[in-house]
Amino acid sequence: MSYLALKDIHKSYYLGKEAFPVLNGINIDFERGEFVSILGESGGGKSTLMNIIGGLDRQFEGQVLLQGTALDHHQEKRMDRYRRETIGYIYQSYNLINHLSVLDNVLISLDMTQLNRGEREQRAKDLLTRVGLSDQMKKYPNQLSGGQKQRVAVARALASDPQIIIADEPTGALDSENTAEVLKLLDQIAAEGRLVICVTHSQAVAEAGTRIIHLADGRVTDEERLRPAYPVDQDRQQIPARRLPWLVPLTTAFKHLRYTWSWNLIIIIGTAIGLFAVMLFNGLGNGLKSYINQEINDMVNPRIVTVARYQSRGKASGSQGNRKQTSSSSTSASAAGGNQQMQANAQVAGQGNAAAVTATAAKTPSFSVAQLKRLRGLKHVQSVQPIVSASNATLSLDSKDYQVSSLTTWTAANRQSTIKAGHVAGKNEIVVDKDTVAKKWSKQNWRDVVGKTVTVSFQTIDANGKAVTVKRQLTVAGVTQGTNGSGATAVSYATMKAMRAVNNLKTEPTTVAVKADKRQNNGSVTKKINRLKTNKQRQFNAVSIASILDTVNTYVNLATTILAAIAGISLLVSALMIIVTMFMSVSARKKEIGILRALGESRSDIRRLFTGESLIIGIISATLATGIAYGVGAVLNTQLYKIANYNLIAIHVDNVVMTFIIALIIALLAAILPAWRAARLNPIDALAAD
Ligand SMILES: Nc1ncnc2c1ncn2[C@@H]1O[C@H](COP(=O)(O)OP(=O)(O)OP(=O)(O)O)[C@@H](O)[C@H]1O
Repeated sequence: MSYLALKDIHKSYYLGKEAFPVLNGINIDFERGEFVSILGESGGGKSTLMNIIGGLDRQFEGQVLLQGTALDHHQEKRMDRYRRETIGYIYQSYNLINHLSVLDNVLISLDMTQLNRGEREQRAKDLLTRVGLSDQMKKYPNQLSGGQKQRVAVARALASDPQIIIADEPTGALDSENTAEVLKLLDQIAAEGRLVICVTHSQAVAEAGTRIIHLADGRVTDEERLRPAYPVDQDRQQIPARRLPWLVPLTTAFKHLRYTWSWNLIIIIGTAIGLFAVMLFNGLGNGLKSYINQEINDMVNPRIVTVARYQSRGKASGSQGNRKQTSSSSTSASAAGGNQQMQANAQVAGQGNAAAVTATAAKTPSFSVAQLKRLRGLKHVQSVQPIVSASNATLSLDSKDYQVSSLTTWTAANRQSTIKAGHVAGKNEIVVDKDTVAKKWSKQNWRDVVGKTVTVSFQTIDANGKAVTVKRQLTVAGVTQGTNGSGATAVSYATMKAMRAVNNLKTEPTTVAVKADKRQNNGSVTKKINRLKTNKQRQFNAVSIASILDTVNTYVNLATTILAAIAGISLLVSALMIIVTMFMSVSARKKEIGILRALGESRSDIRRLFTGESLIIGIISATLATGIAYGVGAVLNTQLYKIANYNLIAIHVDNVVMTFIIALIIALLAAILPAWRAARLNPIDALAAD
């Protein structure tokens, strides 16, 4: 049983339906240790026969038997393995991969062996040294002479330790000196116990072999044995082969990108611009959201739910909110305004600030002790603080009067952060607004107002509807200022109660600040309060700034998403650019695809090569986009900070992650068609490409 046997091989090429027979029943037996020259005229079908032996051509009749077993050329994966394990190719036109160094050209074949990384590199270097190229390993193929190129091809063919070397006109492009050297190498390879099949139309070259087979008209016409075959060491262990690890095509793809970086850079920049725009808009959305949230949260505590008594429509004009009293009107404790929580809530809730007349205000229903207790008893309620306010209070300080639109009681709704000097008002103390009081008192030394004694007075009406002036001396405990400018002028609830008690005025709150235990429970507390009923009558009207904030956030999110989506359209262009690049890459690299298939790479390896290249473009683009976005964001922030006092571009890690995901999806989608086309290429056609 011969090592390799060709049995009755027939092959025709077809032009339309017309058949052009090339091989007409070839029968040859080959043994290892032989250097067989197949001699024939140009066009005689020698390359066709080599492609059949090499497992690249499946359209033929007859059988190829390896150690007595017929190869099934239709089992693609088996044939890939056969080429990987058994065949080494040497071509007339060298067929080296131009974007890989000499060393990498040899390593590409070694990657399909089970040697470890160090062993693979060592073997590649040993083989290159053996063919006399120890000092050329870092060069690229186009930096070599023809003879040197062919010696690289010989080293590559030997790399995976194949038993059969197919040399198709290996000396066709070489001068006599290089021809002699290559033939010597082939003879040495046969002497190692391998089978060398060398195709040539030169009698001189053919005579270098141990046997010559003459081919004419698609038939074997003659056979000459020149020398005996070399002895074969049957115990010699072949280097075991393996499928190409998935990382290798990625590395090769990266090397190709690096080799053609100037062209790919344009694609990368184009893609990065689209990704950058999406990222920047998302960052702007984040910045705007947190800016709005901060602004509102600075003004009001988001855990506070402001509650007034519920009045059906048509009754008193709003059971809550800041009622601006006319200056002449006396005020009542029921005018629940003045503090910022109430202002903000009333404004956002669209309740308006009805200029209520005293009489109306006086009728505003107040909270009973039982009602306050009911609110306190609700789940997730941490505290319930009544609010009492008076409109148009006068503060006399150092014989000068200062008008404040509202004197209110300090609750958890008021932000500690609004106190710019001093502290929260305790017993018989007051905090005053910076702009309307402290700064008017002293523009420069407004902080010194803390500790001063101030006479506070305001008008209200008693239970009989009689006007009463409430007046008391208090000590200034602190100065307040909100983010929107005005701060609260406020006393503690106990102080307010004591002030009113002097005039025998009852203190009944018309508004209360309910504090939820957690920010996220704010919504449910608000709902619960609004659902409370007595005798089927709704009791309270609760408004939460948190739920309003949530709505604002939803709108900002929506706007940002739309902007990002518009920017995202440019990504379609990027995707098209990558598709075009990949198709061009496939066209330009047809020969490489053929070489890799001949070396034993499978269709999926080829697919991975091009998908990998596209993914690398995506990753580099996303990295570049991230860099640009952070850079441009930083520059824009320095400008925007001057306007809003806030960094309005806030690119978060999840935006970066999302950008990378988008880039990878685009790259993957863009790679599908070109990679599929590359994988479907017929290896013989691919090898024949220019
Ligand atoms: N894909 C193809 N389609 C049609 N005809 C083909 C194709 N490939 C080769 N042929 C023809 O088949 C014949 C044999 O070609 P082949 O390349 O096998 O010859 P060869 O002996 O290797 O020639 P050379 O020594 O010039 O390389 C030629 O006439 C060629 O024109």
